[in-house]
Amino acid sequence: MGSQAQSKLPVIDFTNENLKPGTESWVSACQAVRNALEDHGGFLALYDKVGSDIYNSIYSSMEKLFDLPLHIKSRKTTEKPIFSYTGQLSRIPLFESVAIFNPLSLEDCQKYTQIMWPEGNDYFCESVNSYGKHLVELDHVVKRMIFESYGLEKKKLESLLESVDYVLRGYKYRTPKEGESNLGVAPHSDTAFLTILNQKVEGLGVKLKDGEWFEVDASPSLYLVMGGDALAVWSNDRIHACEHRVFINSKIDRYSTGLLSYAYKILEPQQELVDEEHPLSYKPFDHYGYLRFFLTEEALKSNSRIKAYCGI
Ligand SMILES: O=C(O)CCC(=O)C(=O)O
Ligand SMILES: [Fe+2]
Repeated sequence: MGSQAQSKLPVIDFTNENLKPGTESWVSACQAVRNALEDHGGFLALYDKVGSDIYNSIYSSMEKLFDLPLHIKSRKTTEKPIFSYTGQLSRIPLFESVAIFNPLSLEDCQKYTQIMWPEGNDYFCESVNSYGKHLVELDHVVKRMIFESYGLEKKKLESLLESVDYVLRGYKYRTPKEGESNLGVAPHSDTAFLTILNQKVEGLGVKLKDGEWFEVDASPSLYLVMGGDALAVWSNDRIHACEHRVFINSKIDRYSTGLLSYAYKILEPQQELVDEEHPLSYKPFDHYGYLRFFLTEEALKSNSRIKAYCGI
């Protein structure tokens, strides 16, 4: 992985302490974020705030969580749709995923931990809470940059930031058995507003605008930021949801983590992003309604689930 100039998927540097709103480097990063999202639906963020202690502790915590017996890790942890354990799926047998709702809140992390380890597990709880906070910090910067790059009012950004739920997901992929496919997750885009992914072991690929697949490097300071269906609605299709996939090529189990955001208030395409060239493409959007719709027969038989749900 090289600099932005060498990588086909733009790499945007968030490690510079001087990257502050109003500075020249901020304005150019805003433009780079917008261009990358409009071109590819995503970009790579160089982000070094997660120190090695938190990085190692989140992945060792995730390993312990996935090591729990299936009947424990699949316990119900929230009433919200889709934020539960997923795994043992016949079409992608290598894949398992867990979801911790609202990792920013120590109380919610404790609630989750208590369900998995009734005897307590402070190490897990603190790792998830600290890692979640760092990823939310990056998420806020990126969202702010998106709003500024389109010249939208700060009030609108604040209102969005106040109306999203965060979910921290952990993913585990076992290595394939002999004769088994090495597909981890088939090409798809996420239903979230924004997804921020890190991988401990490589395997993640992103579809670029020219249709070529770009393989993402595994690094503690490299985070793939991707737009999901909700960002496509919000941006009135200026930004498309980023297509990505996972293949397991390693000889060891693959672990990755992701922070995903979901709006709990109705989200509408920004009127500033509607013009002759970009006519209004979506009706007001209920994100949780969409998550419930997503696995219905009607959704599955459509070409585009987001268009079937709220397209104009
Ligand atoms: O494991 C990864 O890196 C990505 C997983 C993913 O894209 C998903 O489950 O939606
Ligand atoms: Fe995904």
